[in-house]
Amino acid sequence: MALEDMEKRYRISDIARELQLSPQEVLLFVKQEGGKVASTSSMVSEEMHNLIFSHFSVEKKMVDETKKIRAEKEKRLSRLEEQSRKTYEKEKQLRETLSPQSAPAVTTRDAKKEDVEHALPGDFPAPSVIEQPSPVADDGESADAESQLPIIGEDAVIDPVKIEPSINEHLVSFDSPQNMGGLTVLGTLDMQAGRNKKNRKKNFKEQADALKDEFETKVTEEAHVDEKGAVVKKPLKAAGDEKPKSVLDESAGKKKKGKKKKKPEVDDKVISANIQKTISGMEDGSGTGSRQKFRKMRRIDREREQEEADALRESQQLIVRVTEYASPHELAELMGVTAKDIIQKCFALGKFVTINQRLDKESIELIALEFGYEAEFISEVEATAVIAEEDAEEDLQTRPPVVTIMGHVDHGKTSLLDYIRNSNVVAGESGGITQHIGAYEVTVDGNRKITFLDTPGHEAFTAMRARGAQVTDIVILVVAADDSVMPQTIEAINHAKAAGVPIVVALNKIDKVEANPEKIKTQLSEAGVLVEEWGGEYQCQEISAKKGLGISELMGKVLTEAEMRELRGNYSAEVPASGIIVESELDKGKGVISTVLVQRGFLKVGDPFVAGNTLGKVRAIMDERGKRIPSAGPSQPVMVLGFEDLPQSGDVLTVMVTDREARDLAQKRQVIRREHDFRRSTRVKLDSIARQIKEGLMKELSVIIKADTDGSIQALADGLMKIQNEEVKVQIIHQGVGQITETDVLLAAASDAIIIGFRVRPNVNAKKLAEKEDLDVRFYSVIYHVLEDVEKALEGMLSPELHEESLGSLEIRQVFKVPKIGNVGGCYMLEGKIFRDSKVRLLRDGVQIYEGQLAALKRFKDDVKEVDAGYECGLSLKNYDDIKVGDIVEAYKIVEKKRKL
Ligand SMILES: Nc1nc2c(ncn2[C@@H]2O[C@H](COP(=O)(O)OP(=O)(O)OP(=O)(O)O)[C@@H](O)[C@H]2O)c(=O)[nH]1
Repeated sequence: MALEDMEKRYRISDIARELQLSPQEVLLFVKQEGGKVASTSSMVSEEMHNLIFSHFSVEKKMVDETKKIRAEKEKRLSRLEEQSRKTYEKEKQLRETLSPQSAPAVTTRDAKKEDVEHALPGDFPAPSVIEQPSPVADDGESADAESQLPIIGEDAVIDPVKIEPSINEHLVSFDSPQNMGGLTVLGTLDMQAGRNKKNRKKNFKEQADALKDEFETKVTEEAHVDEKGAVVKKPLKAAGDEKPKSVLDESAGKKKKGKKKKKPEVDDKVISANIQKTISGMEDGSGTGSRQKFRKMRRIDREREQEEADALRESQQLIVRVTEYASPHELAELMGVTAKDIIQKCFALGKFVTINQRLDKESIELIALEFGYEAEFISEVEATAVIAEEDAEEDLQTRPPVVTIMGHVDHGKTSLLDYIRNSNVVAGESGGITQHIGAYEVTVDGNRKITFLDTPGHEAFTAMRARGAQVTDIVILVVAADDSVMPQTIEAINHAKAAGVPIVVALNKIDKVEANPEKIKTQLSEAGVLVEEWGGEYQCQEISAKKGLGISELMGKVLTEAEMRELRGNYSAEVPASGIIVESELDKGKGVISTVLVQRGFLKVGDPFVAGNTLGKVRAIMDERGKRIPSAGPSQPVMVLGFEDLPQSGDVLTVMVTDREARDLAQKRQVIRREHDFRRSTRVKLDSIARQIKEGLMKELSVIIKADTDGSIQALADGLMKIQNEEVKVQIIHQGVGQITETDVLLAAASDAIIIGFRVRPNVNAKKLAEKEDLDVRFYSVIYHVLEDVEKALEGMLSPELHEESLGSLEIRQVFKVPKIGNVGGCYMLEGKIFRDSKVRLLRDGVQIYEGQLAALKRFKDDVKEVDAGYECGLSLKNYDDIKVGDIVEAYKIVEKKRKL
């Protein structure tokens, strides 16, 4: 038979590997499908192969997904590496250009070794020789060079006091004083000790002498300039001209008396003084005297440092970016280990998992830690993020700043926004903005633009940030000058600072007689916001949002801040546009309308896009005045029509090349989302909190108490507050009288709390919601039992949970008095079923008034074993007679629920 005629066969174990499943699982499936196979090494036909793949299609999808995430991660890492390399090179270039006269003073360790080893004692090279070592990158020994600590002029953090003692211990070379000032590399410290101390001292002495010689030479040169008028090289002007000079003169003065080289003496004071002067010179801002420039430099420095630190952390691969509920095999792929390793670790941690079982968030964190990684959870959107090409330098242009207004309640945020929106001063045209739009652009000084996010308060700002969208460039902090710095003012400061967004302070209500701006400035300085007039870095403007005073000046300050930030956007018409969803709403006629803040490129009518989990095609773009426009560029807020579904604030809108691509990506995100929703069960449960406490995942048990009376609440709250141990305390986040409502359930869901119902029950909607949210709602009728359960739970001693399973409920619609028997209820079965031996509780307005068993259950005159929903029946309760029309009887049974791990 020809080879190609033979049917293609597949080994079960190979298929299992491809699907990242256990071979046994696949074998079982094949057997179920009637395949005649003996073991996992058996072969199956193509048809069976396809059957397996279609049966395990979800697993296949996940495998593909993980591979893709991994590929993207690798891409990202290499980009980061490239980025940090570029930053390093840029910094080096900057250093070189900023100190043109300076000798390339960073020496490689080898170069230095040579200096030390080959230079004869007492024959230390003259200053020109010191200037010889070549720059780091040029000698191709950057790795070696990195192990040194170059003292870089721009790193103004070097503490001369700290440097001085180290001078005695480490090999030091100094540049000539001509290099002082500006961003200059002064020398290197060889941290690799191990050299003979004497030698080092000697070498150091020699270098110090040479340095002193240079001082003298320089001073002599200067003297020559004075006397002969000859043109000689002067030291750079920066570096606090005056002071270093006097030091130099002083040292020169002393030195002139003796011969330089013969009896070299180390004057450590001179050296440290020079280092100090140099550094203070650097801090003086390269002599330009412009505080703004200096602030900008400092900010840029800080940003760069942060970026580098982030890049380094990432490039060291200490962070594993993973979606919640990843399976062992996905996690294994991301960390470059085998799924077996992960499963073994899980066993060691007391968790029994299979290769495709979804792990919970806490387990992922623990396992990652075991492998030396920090788990960073990403959403399905991030996992499938569209990685944009880097912006080409020529496409970048200055863009308008995006501003958010924050401040305490009633301090005038809305008034300021309203004034800006309506005023001709800034809007530049009459009429102002009447349309409601989550963001709008205003024109200041005729041609300069500012985009305002119309979401006053830090909640919206933080909510967006929580979704990874950092859109705000500048925060205007409104503080009422007739009031004080308030808790929300502090919160706003903290939120802005946490996001690294600069603040411009607006002291509002200055028109009021009680206004006391100075008091506010003092309070602000105590809160870490020192205004410019007081020598701080925060710009401040007194305004009256009501009367329109100082608003133009405030806008001017915002623009200055923006200038300092050098905000740029990609204005290329070629790049696929992207933006952030600021807010969305569903309009009956138009469908979904979203306010989009374009961030990159131009969003055009007709563009297909994805936005979070949804997609669409731009049908129309409108500006803040409701005027249709064909396209919108960076920092431009527009209303966009054409979404298939409602996107969320903070979602990124990305233009795709084709509709098909957009649909594929959105579908992919939806699949992951569904998977997550399906697996989501991270709710705090009383019977599993001991484990969470042990793992350090819980520090506080949040509780909501609903009870029948105030007295019970008080008793419960007092008792619960006393139950706490060193690791965890009980926090009652809400308490109230009456039945458990949907609001209680929502609060519990939002704050990961458990609900304790004391002689009360949830209403129907609350019950459904609690089930949907998988919340732990517990019902008690004895206070002691509540306290006992919580106490035991905290200690991890909670016995197997006796779980209550609701069977059904009925309503009492009539009450009959039957002689000798008592009151009998004529009832209607609302839902579920009731059984003769069911446990029951009687509820009046949601509050439990009886708990026990049925005395009788009848249909017409006959005793019955059960009654279904929709039927009428009669019942009486054991040892309880006080039933009323409208009461609800709930039937339930107690089942033992296995405790979770
Ligand atoms: N006299 C005076 N009153 C002002 C000024 N700015 C705002 N107000 C008044 O202060 C009150 C609160 O102003 P809002 O703009 O609503 O304050 P807000 O910070 O937006 O308040 P919330 O939206 O509740 O957080 C209103 O009665 C305004 O009229 C001002 O410059 N001068």
